[in-house]
Amino acid sequence: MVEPVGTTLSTPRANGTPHVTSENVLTVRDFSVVYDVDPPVEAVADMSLDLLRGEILGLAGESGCGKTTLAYGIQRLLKPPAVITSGTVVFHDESGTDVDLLALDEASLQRFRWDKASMVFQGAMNALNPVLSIGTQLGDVFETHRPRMSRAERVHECAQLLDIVGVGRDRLRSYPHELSGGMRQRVMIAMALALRPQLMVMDEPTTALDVLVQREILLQISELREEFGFSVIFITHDLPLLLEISDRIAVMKEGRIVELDTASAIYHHASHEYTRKLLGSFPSLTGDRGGFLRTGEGAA
Ligand SMILES: Nc1ncnc2c1ncn2[C@@H]1O[C@H](COP(=O)(O)OP(=O)(O)OP(=O)(O)O)[C@@H](O)[C@H]1O
Repeated sequence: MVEPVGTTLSTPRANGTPHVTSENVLTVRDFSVVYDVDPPVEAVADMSLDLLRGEILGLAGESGCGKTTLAYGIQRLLKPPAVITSGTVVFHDESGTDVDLLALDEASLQRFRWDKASMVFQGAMNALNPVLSIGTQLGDVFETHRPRMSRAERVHECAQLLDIVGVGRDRLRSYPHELSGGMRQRVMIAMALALRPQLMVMDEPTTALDVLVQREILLQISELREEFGFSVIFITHDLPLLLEISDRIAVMKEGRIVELDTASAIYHHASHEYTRKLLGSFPSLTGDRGGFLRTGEGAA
């Protein structure tokens, strides 16, 4: 199932959308990651970041600036030669407990992931097991993390999830090869959504898909966020798309955040030269081809 494509979010998001709170869900301070190769690469350098509960924070910046390293790093998903060399990452659970993510042991981390924070990455749709049905794979998340759930409850939850992401419950018994790429990516979003996490990290979640399917999925993420109130860190090279979907945007350059502001402020009066250069590299944002400007808020 697909949503109507006409209802695109064609302007940068306004400041202070109602579902965004002033409370942090994640606080990152002086966070650094080095790839211990020769010579060492300082991929993330003394980064500090506040992620608000309910917001979509876009991470922008050219290839190699450290976006993925940051996103994986804060969830402790990095592997050697990556080394976290400094900083703190604190998750503020809605129960009121603060969790120091850098101090969690492996078992606690396993429980934390999917449950409190989940991840959708670019090739996620190819991570589905080809010999298991969609329903079985979705059900596995509940079996692992909610072992006391009955089978009937699991099936009910999985069916509901497939409805929510627009795949439809009639696909429960389908196998991955029977679904399009867009549908498979929606299944991964359903999986990430399954345990109602408070944070979803999305690293180029729609890049491999065609433009229309991308837009439909992005609209849906935006709507789901409004419905469920989770926060999103959204990574993509596509700055026009980030301007549409994000509440705030952090612009990264060489492992540091050079500018962080509302999407609207970034679009209308970016203060850092690098941000302006980045905006300038998208003809749709600046020039005569400006479908974006014509349907949007007009030139700054
Ligand atoms: N395994 C690795 N070993 C050494 N250096 C690495 C490794 N992985 C990433 N890097 C380096 O770390 C820096 C940040 O890379 P990262 O992938 O985080 O950037 P990015 O902004 O996500 O880029 P892209 O948008 O292309 O994915 C780059 O200089 C990259 O070359």
